[in-house]
Amino acid sequence: MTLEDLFAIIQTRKAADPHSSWTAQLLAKGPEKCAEKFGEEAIEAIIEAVKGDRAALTSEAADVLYHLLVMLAARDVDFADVLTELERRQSQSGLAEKANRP
Ligand SMILES: N=c1c2ncn([C@@H]3O[C@H](COP(=O)(O)OP(=O)(O)OP(=O)(O)O)[C@@H](O)[C@H]3O)c2ncn1[C@@H]1O[C@H](COP(=O)(O)O)[C@@H](O)[C@H]1O
Repeated sequence: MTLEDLFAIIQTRKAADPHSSWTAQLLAKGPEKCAEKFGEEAIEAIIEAVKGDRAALTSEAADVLYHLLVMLAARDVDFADVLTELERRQSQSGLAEKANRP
């Protein structure tokens, strides 16, 4: 499954019954809660990265990606636009991008 597929599933959960879906339950709590959850998962991933536990980091990274997509959906940001932004950046190095920032 691609991240685009997962984002499409998450989008369908906006209209789903919260009793039937974890994603629907989380979205029903609002964008602030979704953002908080993303932050928690990111911190858990940071902890595993610092510890150097690769198996735990793999699992936490999956949680981070899922919760990033839920946060985007909660604020009606299309994941396709995020990918387009990444594509745009492919044409220049990170150092050049940083130098060109306003
Ligand atoms: N990838 C995920 C995914 N990753 C994590 N989670 C859920 O995210 C929740 C948060 O994990 P936590 O460890 O923080 O658990 P918690 O219950 O919030 O606990 P607290 O820390 O808040 O006490 C868990 O209930 C996980 O099951 C996910 N839930 C769903 N998906 C995907 O989303 C799709 C749609 O899911 P549903 O909407 O539930 O059908 C699924 O098919 C999956 O592909």
